[in-house]
Amino acid sequence: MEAMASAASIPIIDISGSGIQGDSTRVAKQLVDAAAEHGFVYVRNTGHDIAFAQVQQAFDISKTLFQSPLEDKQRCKIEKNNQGWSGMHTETLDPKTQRIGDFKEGFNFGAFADGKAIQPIPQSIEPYETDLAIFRDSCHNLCRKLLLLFGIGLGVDPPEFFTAAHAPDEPSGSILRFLYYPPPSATPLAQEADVRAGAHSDYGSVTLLFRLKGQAGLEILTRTNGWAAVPVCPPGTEDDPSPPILVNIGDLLSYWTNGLLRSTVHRVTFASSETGNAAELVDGESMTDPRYSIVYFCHPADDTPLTAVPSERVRDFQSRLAAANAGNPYAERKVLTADEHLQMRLRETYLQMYGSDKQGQEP
Ligand SMILES: O=C(O)CCC(=O)C(=O)O
Ligand SMILES: [Fe+2]
Repeated sequence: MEAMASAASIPIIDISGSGIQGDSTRVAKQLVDAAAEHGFVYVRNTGHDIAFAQVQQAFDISKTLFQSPLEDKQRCKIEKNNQGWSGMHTETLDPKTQRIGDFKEGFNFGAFADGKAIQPIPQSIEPYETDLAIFRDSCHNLCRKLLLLFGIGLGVDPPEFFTAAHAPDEPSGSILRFLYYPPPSATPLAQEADVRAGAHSDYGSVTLLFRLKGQAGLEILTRTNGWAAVPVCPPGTEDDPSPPILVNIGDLLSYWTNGLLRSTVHRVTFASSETGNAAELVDGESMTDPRYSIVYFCHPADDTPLTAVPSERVRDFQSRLAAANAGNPYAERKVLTADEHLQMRLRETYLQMYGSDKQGQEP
């Protein structure tokens, strides 16, 4: 095991020109290679798929939301449909290791109908409902573009196999999530081993992550079992108008491809620890501020069966499955549909909400 891992060397790709034939084959190959090797890839934010102003506005809405009066947030408390507000320590992403739930607040937005939320939302953000609906759609469209590139890069027949399973109007587990991690100064009871978000892999097919310049904390588990920091602005993107969008593979794309695409474990920490195997802090980033992030978890339609995708490359890979996913049981276990998989994962992370329904067990 490495002592202090350096920053992760995740590839950076530009998909803005990939509508053009020929170019899309090249970009698709880069994307598949990055997803197979790292499970993570930076997609340069050129403003082409999601306008800079949209991302900026989403962060502004997020700040307004988390600053809302507590009663207003509590009125929107997260339900078993995975929508709504989760307060500090409500979610425990790594229940086997954590002594206390994640040091974060979250707000999950499910589907909107005609630009209106169909779940309770705090009053403070009601004026932005339509903007949120548009932002969520833009995220879903970008995911579908990536899913098409995965289909092309893997030689899936037809290449639209994944895209077709993510039709925007079908009921699905897709969630737009705002996250707020309070500054360490506001959580004096945190202990050295505590984390802002426990180690986990994502539950859906593909995830988009938006972060703000200077706000450290995300780490990925490397192939050698060390933690590597994931810089917000990797070398070469420092002068871009907006940090790249970080894309990662979730468990479902890993199932679908027999583990060829990696669903990599990641976490959010408070501080690099001298004693543990935490990653080193990236230059220009800090842990002392509050941290905001925005995540889009893209899921296929609820009734989608999770069977191996028709691709020769995936079939060839099958024999290497066990080695590739060692340490991630979720990427190996077969379940029937996308929704069944999601329900299993939610049960494990929202201990209180589901605690009382554990069959035959005391809460
Ligand atoms: O806040 C972040 O940077 C990552 C959050 C995350 O991994 C998640 O919510 O699944
Ligand atoms: Fe995650």
